Amino acid sequence: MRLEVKEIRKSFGEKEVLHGVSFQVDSGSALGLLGRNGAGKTTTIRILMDVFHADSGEICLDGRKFVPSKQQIGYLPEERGLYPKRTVMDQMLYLAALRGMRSPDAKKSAEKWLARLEVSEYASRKLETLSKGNQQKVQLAATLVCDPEIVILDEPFSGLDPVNSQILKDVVNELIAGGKLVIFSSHQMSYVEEFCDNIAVIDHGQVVLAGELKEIKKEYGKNRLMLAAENYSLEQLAEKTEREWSNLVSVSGRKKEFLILELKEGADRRGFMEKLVESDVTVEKFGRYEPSLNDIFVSKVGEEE
Ligand SMILES: Nc1ncnc2c1ncn2[C@@H]1O[C@H](COP(=O)(O)OP(=O)(O)OP(=O)(O)O)[C@@H](O)[C@H]1O
Repeated sequence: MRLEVKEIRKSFGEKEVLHGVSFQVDSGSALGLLGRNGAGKTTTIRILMDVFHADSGEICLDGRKFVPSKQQIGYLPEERGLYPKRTVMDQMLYLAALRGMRSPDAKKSAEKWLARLEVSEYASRKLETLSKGNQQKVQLAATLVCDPEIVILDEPFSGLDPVNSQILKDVVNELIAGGKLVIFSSHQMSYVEEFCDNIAVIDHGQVVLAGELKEIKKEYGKNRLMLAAENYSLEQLAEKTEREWSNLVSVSGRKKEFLILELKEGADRRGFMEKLVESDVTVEKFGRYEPSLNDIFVSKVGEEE
């Protein structure tokens, strides 16, 4: 299946908050929907789920108009929506019934997902008596109980400790490997990097960067190098670089253990390497710098207006 979001526009009152958002996702892959607070991610997801109507644009599934009520969709909203006073199993069964599952299948599926997320022992407890992290895992089990083909997760890792995060990571990877179409919205870039092949970065209601993460990283890393020396501190090395090699490179950033340099137009890695070898610098680290998603995100949408 291919889900395509095309040129979605949405205003609240006078204010247009989505100015033509487009992206696409295929079954068996996850799209990371990224953006700063207020960028428009949740609004986009709500339009996908028919909570709001778009003012214009369209959403298609395999080329036809996408109607969420006709698909099995697992949606984990940002604001969690289970009933605190009801038992865990009760609401799993209730949600499964709402999605049209027959009772024996619903029970089997509820038990499977509670076990997979390691919360079976709370099945007969009221939700409100569980810790925040366990409530979150129940919420995720409820999202998946109907065995959805499309899974939309809005900040699914919030409130989870590292062990539970790992369980959730494994579950998301299993969903992708099982051919599900996953849309994943998060501020936690390391998770996005782990399982999203594609990303769409929304900024002020517009997609400012989209595509295959591998390619985006390659493009961003193309002219960037890392450099560290045994006999110069990073500060000294940065000064030396600016003083002696400013025709070839500029210092574009700094990590804990190395400088990030950017090759200037017309300069190449080999030429810079020759200069380094001729100098008194004892090189400790030198090579192509592969940016993290966090670097890319900050450089793309980090500047304030
Ligand atoms: N129901 C609404 N009425 C009016 N404005 C709204 C409504 N919902 C969202 N907005 C506005 O739309 C813009 C986008 O909000 P949205 O919640 O989609 O951002 P987001 O990217 O999900 O942010 P966050 O990362 O903080 O969750 C914001 O300026 C917000 O104030």
